[in-house]
Amino acid sequence: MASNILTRLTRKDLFRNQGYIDGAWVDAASGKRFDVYDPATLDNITTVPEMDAEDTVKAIESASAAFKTYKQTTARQRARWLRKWSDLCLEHTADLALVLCHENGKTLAEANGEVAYAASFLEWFAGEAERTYGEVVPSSNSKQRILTFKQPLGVAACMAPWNFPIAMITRKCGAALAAGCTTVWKPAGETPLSCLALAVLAQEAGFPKGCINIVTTLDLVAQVGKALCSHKAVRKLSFTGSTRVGKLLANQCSANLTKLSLELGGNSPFIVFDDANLDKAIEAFTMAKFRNSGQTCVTANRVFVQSRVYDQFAQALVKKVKTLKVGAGTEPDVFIGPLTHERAVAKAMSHVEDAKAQGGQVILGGAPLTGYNGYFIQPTVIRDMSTKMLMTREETFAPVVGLYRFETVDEVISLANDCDVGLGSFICTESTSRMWRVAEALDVGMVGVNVGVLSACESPFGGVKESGYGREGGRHGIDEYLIVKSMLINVSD
Ligand SMILES: NC(=O)c1ccc[n+]([C@@H]2O[C@H](COP(=O)([O-])OP(=O)(O)OC[C@H]3O[C@@H](n4cnc5c(N)ncnc54)[C@H](O)[C@@H]3O)[C@@H](O)[C@H]2O)c1
Ligand SMILES: O=CCCC(=O)O
Repeated sequence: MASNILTRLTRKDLFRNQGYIDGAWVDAASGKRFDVYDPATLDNITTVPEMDAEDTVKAIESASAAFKTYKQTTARQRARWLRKWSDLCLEHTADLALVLCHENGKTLAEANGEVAYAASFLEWFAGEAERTYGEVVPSSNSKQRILTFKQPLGVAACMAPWNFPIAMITRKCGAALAAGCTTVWKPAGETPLSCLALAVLAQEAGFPKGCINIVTTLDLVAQVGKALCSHKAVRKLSFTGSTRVGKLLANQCSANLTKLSLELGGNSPFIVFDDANLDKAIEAFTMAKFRNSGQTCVTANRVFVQSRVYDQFAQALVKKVKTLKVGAGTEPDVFIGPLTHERAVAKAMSHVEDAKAQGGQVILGGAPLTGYNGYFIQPTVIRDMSTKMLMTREETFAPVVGLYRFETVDEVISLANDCDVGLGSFICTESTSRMWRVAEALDVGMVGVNVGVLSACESPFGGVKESGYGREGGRHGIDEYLIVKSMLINVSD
């Protein structure tokens, strides 16, 4: 399979199957390796090193040594490296997208989009690098002056999920490197290859040795995670993934009080009011639900439709979903690819079975997709959902839609907020006052209004409650990697 991808890459050197430590491509000290699969075919793409705590410490030590000089570089220089890296990513979009498509399963169109999205964070933080201003603070003591300035925290660990393997890395390390931090990346075991390709381009952009290190692991992820959390040189850890793992990492980081950003699970409400433009709502919903086969942290999970338009929305949705082609991401016109791993299929099917058992009516799909080796399920629409069902509490993370009916604005606000997590949310309405009222009342970090995608490098991304804390992207993203130092100056003579 590797040769299949290799023959199609313009830049063959972007295909790497070793870790990257201290500017060198390396194997695990133990010599162990693990398989990377294509979720559409279950073909083995290649093997990569199964790194452990010992390898992780080497990566941290490299980043720590590099920090001594990298923190002295000017913001202008760091911005130039980031801009060049962004340009290189865009120049090699086709190659990066092909690797992404095969390891994650997303369609080529979406993979192209992810490369542009990933590059946008590098460009954005190139700009932000030069805007980490301090301030002069009016002092209450006439004999003193006070000012603040910002400095990089130190080594930053960037732990990315498998659903957006490179965009989540650049959202973290773009900010870290712009701030003057050096980094250790831990890609998800399912999707290490696009991250490794990204590092080739970072090297080419000119980042000094040790600024970027990559530890690949699958079965030893707990060991690697613990090493990153417990090493005193790591002063910042940023993780995107499940709430379960986020809580574990927060516990592990408490020993050194390592600063954390956690972008964890969501359970986004998608609310369709009866004054909404239904055509626009269906278009927005199609993106909010089916982008990346339903595997985004902000995917629409609980779909609340106001009673008067409930049946009309359900019918229009089924009609629309029937037009969405399912298949391998490399096939033309495919809109929905496979799920990225086997446990995702099991979880989605358990949600469907639970809804059926409790009175939900499956009006489209409802089963795994036959005729494929990979992890495919039929796009599914279920109506007459009730709040007792599993899908109400848990993120399904698959192309499965559950439609809930509501009557009033107060009722839907209370339903939407009855949830342990609060990341994304979507509302469809033509009323400006309703938009403000609901947006302000929702317990979430992000609200989309008549749109299906919340992602933009310039917009802060993050959640509340058990969706985690910290903001990525936007003008706040770089602050997560900086300390504010204050200086009080005696001016008495
Ligand atoms: N916020 C997101 O973007 C996002 C991404 C992936 C998964 N999820 C959520 O998580 C659910 C389950 O997905 P999963 O089965 O991959 O989740 P998981 O909890 O097994 O793993 C999530 C991530 O954490 C890493 N990880 C696992 N154990 C770790 C440890 N001990 N230390 C450090 N890192 C560790 C894994 O490599 C993976 O990248 C999904 O259905 C979805 O709800 C959310
Ligand atoms: O799934 C997590 C991130 C999704 C996004 O940034 O659009």
